[in-house]
Amino acid sequence: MTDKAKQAASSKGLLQSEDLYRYILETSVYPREPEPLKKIRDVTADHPWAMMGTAPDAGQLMAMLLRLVNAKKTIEIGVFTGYSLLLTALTIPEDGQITAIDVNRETYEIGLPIIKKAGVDHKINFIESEALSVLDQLLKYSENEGSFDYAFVDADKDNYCNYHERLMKLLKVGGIAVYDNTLWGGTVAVPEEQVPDHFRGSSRQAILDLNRSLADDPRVQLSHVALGDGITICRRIF
Ligand SMILES: C[S@@+](CC[C@H](N)C(=O)[O-])C[C@H]1O[C@@H](n2cnc3c(N)ncnc32)[C@H](O)[C@@H]1O
Repeated sequence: MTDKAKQAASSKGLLQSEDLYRYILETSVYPREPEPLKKIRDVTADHPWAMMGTAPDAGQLMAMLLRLVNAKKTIEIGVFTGYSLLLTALTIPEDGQITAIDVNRETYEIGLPIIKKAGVDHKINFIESEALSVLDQLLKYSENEGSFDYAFVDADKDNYCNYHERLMKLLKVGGIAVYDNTLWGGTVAVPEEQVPDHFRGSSRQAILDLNRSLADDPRVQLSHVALGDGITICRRIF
């Protein structure tokens, strides 16, 4: 792994100590990270938005969740260069299917050669589009309702609550939705006037709204985890 990739990964955590985060990565995450995922991190490291890639420690938990629910049919909202997408494709079975949605095909194509070399591109249906309209389109066909095992949401925060409503119909009971960035750099717990400028705005407010509404949602079992930039795991229970 290049120094830049290491630096991008090490600065993602919310732990108080960078050394502790590095310890977790170097002890438990990097030694077990599949080679193609390391490559995606490396080719992404020079990208100006490299920080958007899913944190590898969060990815490791997501791979476990995918296995725990035997996920076969999944949705990926927000692909970027494809770290979490490739992780999902490597984890689900040979005949698994991922509906992967992003408004930007160019960034998907940065990781695509690595995805192809890993031999898992046949599991991916990439759709270049706003995600909300794709979910609405899926819901027009009744066979899609309750048919997905897993969804990972890592795109425009303003729509997270809208995505959640659609996913509660698309996921089967027992299926899992994972939302990324739900601690918003730790600023969810900081008074508005003390929040650094680059963390302010509608995205932070949308995360605060989402966190409140998920906590109140009786349809899901919930776990809010301080990994990466914060991830929230919702298991649909009815
Ligand atoms: C944080 S990145 C995703 C990172 C990715 N999960 C990974 O592991 O590398 C967010 C992505 O969401 C996409 N995006 C933003 N708004 C979107 C929307 N309304 N619909 C679909 N994709 C969107 C962006 O183009 C960007 O690639």
